[in-house]
Amino acid sequence: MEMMTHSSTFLLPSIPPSRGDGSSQTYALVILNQRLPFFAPFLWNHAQLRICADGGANRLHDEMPAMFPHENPFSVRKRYKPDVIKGDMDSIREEVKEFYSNMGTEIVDESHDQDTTDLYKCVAFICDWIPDMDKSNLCVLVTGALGGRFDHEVGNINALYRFPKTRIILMSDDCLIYLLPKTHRHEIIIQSSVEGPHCGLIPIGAPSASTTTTGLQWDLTDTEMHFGGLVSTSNIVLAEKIAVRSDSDLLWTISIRRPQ
Ligand SMILES: Nc1ncnc2c1ncn2[C@@H]1O[C@H](COP(=O)(O)OP(=O)(O)OP(=O)(O)O)[C@@H](O)[C@H]1O
Ligand SMILES: Cc1ncc(C[n+]2csc(CCO)c2C)c(N)n1
Repeated sequence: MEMMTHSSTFLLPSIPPSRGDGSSQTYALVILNQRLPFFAPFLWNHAQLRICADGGANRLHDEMPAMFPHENPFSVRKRYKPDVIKGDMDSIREEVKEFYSNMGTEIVDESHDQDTTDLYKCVAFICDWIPDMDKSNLCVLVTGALGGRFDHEVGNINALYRFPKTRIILMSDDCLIYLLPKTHRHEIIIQSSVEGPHCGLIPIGAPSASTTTTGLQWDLTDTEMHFGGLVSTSNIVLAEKIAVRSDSDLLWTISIRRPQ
């Protein structure tokens, strides 16, 4: 079984070459309609494509200038101009749409589609945009995906399952989550300056008859997990590398550290 390596180097201001996962990732950033995390500028700098999902554009417009209080708000907005705004356009303010449209942002109105979420629409756009040969290196970073309305959170988690072959990382200010597909063994390299120690392994889509880990305070050894029985929450990372192998897709979650 092939190994998949994961590393949250996108949370760092720049990637230290010796700590990266050895592959060159292509990052795309999706900004959802919740408060921007404090590390949003780092994500922005790592990304090659930046998309706001509908009302996410209001957040970028309103909140990014506050992250650079000594700069002119207009200059900040010009520097952080999204490539695309996509969604059903019922939350973006008219003035914000006009502002970015005048600066050259592509506006994609999909108000006719009321069956898929704005995040789904954005990930579908990214998958179409990226050349096939680069798809294996694609990693979609999503801000504002957790916390807030539970129906939205579940819709956001469902996007991980709708695009099971695409690396998608859902983030809030406090934690990140992603899918560990059962088709691979997983090695998670912990960036301990910016993440941990709290973590979880959650069999959300289906029960797991057997999961084995190393590197956690409460490791699993050929352990069964299901809702109604054991799911691994409030676990702690002990090692710099965590290994996970399971017969089911699992959600990995880890806390994000606030700067001191
Ligand atoms: N409170 C929230 N919690 C989690 N995710 C959110 C929340 N609010 C928005 N989002 C995410 O941001 C995206 C864009 O937000 P926006 O408010 O534009 O969505 P919407 O489709 O208009 O929502 P609504 O269901 O209120 O009509 C949503 O599709 C969702 O993925
Ligand atoms: C069974 C079912 N439940 C809910 C919706 C509503 N819905 C799901 S995604 C979406 C777009 C949100 O931007 C909306 C309105 C639906 N269509 N079908």
